[in-house]
Amino acid sequence: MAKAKRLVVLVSGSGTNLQALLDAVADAGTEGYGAEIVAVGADREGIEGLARAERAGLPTFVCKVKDYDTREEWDAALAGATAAYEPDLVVSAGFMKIVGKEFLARFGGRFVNTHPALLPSFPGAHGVRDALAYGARVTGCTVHFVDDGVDTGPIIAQGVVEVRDEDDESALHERIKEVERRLLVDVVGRLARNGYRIEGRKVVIQ
Ligand SMILES: Nc1nc2c(c(=O)[nH]1)N[C@@H](CN(C=O)c1ccc(C(=O)N[C@@H](CCC(=O)O)C(=O)O)cc1)CN2
Ligand SMILES: NCC(=O)N[C@@H]1O[C@H](COP(=O)([O-])[O-])[C@@H](O)[C@H]1O
Repeated sequence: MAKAKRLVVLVSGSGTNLQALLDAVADAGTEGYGAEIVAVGADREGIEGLARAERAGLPTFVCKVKDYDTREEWDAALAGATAAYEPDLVVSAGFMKIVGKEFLARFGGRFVNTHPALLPSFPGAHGVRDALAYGARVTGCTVHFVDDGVDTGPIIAQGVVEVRDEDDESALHERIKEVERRLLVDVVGRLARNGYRIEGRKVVIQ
C-alpha cells in the first residue's frame, strides 16, 4: 500500500472543515484515509481552528501579515513554515489570505482550497453574501487547486445548495458548510489515495 500523504491545513476561523478532516483520519485510520494531518497553520491567533489542532495534539504555526514589512516577506515566511512539515498536499480550509509567488512556487499544483460558492461565480472573501445579494437560487461550494488568481484555479469538485427565501448569510453558509465538509473530506482522500494529474483546467483523479 502507498505511503499516507502528509497534509498541512491552513485556517483562519472556526475550523469545522479542519475538524471534518481530523475526524475522517481518526475514523478511517491514516492508511485507510490515505493521508495524515501533520500540522495546522493560521494567519491569526486565538481562533477555534487552532484550538481544534491543539486538542488533536498537532503542531501549529501562525504567520500574521502585520509581523512582516511586506506582503512578499509574509508570503515567504508562510511558505517556509509550511515547508518545514514537508507536506505532499496543503489544504486551505477557510484560510482568508491570498497567497503569493513564493508560496505558489513551492506548493502550486498541490495547494487545495475550498470556497463557499459555485465558482467561477462569486469568488473572493464574501462568496455567500455575494450569491445572496445577486439573487442566485442555487449556490454551493467548490474545491479547487489554487493558482495566482483569486479562486480561479482548476476545479476538482462542486456541491450544490438551494437558496431559500428566508435565508440570511449565516443560515445559508451553515447549509453550505454541511455539504462542503463532506465534499472536502471526499476530495482530499481521493487525491491522496489515488493520485491525480492537472491537464489545463481539468483535474483527473486516477
Ligand atoms: N493565490 C491565491 N490564494 C488563495 C486563494 C486563491 O484562489 N488564490 N484562495 C483563498 C481562499 N479564498 C477563498 O476561497 C479567499 C480568501 C481571502 C480573500 C481575501 O480577499 N483576503 C484578503 C484579506 C481578508 C481578511 O483577512 O479577512 C487578503 O488576502 O488581503 C479572498 C479569497 C486562499 N488563498
Ligand atoms: N473564500 C474563502 C472562504 O470564504 N472560505 C470559507 O470559510 C469557511 C470556513 O469554515 P470553517 O472555519 O468552519 O472550516 C468555509 O465555508 C470556507 O469555504
